[in-house]
Amino acid sequence: MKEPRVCVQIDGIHGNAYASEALLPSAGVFQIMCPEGTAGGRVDGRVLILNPVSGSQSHVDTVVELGTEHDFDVRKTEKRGDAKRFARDAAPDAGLIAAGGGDGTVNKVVNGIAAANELETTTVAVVPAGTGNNFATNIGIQGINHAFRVIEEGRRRWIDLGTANDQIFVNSCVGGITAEASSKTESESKANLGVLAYVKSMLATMGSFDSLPLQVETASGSNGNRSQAWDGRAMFVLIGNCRRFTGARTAQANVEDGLLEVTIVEDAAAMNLLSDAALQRLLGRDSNYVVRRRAPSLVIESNRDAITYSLDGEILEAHSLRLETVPRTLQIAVGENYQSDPDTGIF
Ligand SMILES: Nc1ncnc2c1ncn2[C@@H]1O[C@H](COP(=O)(O)OP(=O)(O)OP(=O)(O)O)[C@@H](O)[C@H]1O
Repeated sequence: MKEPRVCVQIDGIHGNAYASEALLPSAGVFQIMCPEGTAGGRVDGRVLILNPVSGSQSHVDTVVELGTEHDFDVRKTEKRGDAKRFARDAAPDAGLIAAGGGDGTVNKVVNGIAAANELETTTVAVVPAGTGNNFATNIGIQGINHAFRVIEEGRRRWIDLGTANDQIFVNSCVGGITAEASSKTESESKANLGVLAYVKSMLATMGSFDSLPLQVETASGSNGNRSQAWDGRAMFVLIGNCRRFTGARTAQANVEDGLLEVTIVEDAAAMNLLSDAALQRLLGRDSNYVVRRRAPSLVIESNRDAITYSLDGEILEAHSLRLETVPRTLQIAVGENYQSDPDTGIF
């Protein structure tokens, strides 16, 4: 719950402010304006930040209607950048902020709350209205109607966040898949193949892929893993916070263990990767081309040009990338089937 707030009038200007001693000496006329019973102002305000252009865009009316019914102040984004700004501005007053959109919208909302320094006091809910909705699936949210049931009745869990240089990611960070491939990937393919859809569209666009000369150093962790270095040419490097990279479209990782799932796909230029089956084998357990690690932090250095990374679908260019987990930092509404450890079935 947010700190108690009071509404004040200072020399005729009305507004909300924390009651602080620093404010009082310069306050001039100081008058409590709160009506009875609302001494906390919008202590537990609900804001829904809705991306109207995510996914098939057919969700807008339903989300606005349900959001309003469930007492959300619904704010539709109008351009890129709005989701983060809206979340940053709303976080000081809102106890619950819902992100209506895909993984990219969740990313922006969480980055906005972090920019306002309000992660500790703001719960996040996800109303899945994107294309892949991979993060929503991983936390047990099955659709728009289900999301609102979870908001009212569901459990809250504190989950880890990932950081890549100074930016937060919630679900995953993928390197080596270019911005061009991201924008050319069709929604249908993305919904069926997940991250492999980007691989496919990139191979189709370029015919081949110039692999990345990389050094990856993973730190030792509380899981007993030692610090390890990898040096070579990679097709992709995939870092999951809430996501594991397998041949399956979605695979939830433990997002409460303070560890990142690192998957390096080694240069496999000789393979014919254009069929879906070949792509799925590429990330399968028996693949010869995959190096897997689990670590609380890692550093990826390019031995050549800057690399294009996708943080939950949002693009970041970096020559050197430091990734870390911030354990149990975000409180999130999860579905009834969500299990923190998908391998042991622990709830
Ligand atoms: N009104 C808007 N106009 C244009 N772009 C927007 C608008 N609102 C948000 N965006 C952009 O949309 C992107 C987020 O899309 P999002 O990831 O939510 O959907 P998606 O790609 O369909 O779903 P998923 O990531 O689950 O596959 C962000 O880059 C954000 O800046």
